[in-house]
Amino acid sequence: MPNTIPENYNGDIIVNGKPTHPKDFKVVRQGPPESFSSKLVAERAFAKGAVIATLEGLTPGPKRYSTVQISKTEHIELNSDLVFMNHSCNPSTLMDVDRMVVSATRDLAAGDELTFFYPSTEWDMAQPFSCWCGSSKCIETVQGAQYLPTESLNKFELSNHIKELIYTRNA
Ligand SMILES: C[S@@+](CC[C@H](N)C(=O)[O-])C[C@H]1O[C@@H](n2cnc3c(N)ncnc32)[C@H](O)[C@@H]1O
Repeated sequence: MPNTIPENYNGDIIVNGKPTHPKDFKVVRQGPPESFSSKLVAERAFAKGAVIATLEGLTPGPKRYSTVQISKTEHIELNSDLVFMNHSCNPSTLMDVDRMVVSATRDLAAGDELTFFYPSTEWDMAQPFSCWCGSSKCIETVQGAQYLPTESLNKFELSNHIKELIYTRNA
């Protein structure tokens, strides 16, 4: 699946050039912005379960490549360097929209990439893509939880609204 530039891409993912969480993580820019190959990297160690960031300063969607789904109907812009968190099928963080925090799924060291499992929050994504993570449990096409079988989703920690949507789908 081609990793295309969304029609409304205008470079605004480059937040404002100033790190938003300088002691905790940093953006590592790679390639041109339209290649979407930049990433977020820890600046220090985090113990498993530790809160890496609180979700604050959020603004409502509409749904697009940079938003996170926080309920069955709501999508928010993160408005911070957290927007550079890539998806992984072996994620280093949990995007916990029920507690409104990002937490570590395992012990992390400075330099580790911060990633989350996008279908843990997204039901039907605006910009699907082919996953580059290479994990043994890689789902390969990332387009939202709606497109994944329940047995695949059950391998991951999921937000409450995704659990509810799966329940409704399977009823
Ligand atoms: C919110 S952006 C994340 C930051 C992005 N890497 C950048 O440089 O702007 C989400 C986009 O990053 C890319 N991306 C994130 N995780 C990926 C993955 N595991 N495999 C392939 N592309 C990924 C996709 O293009 C996706 O639409």
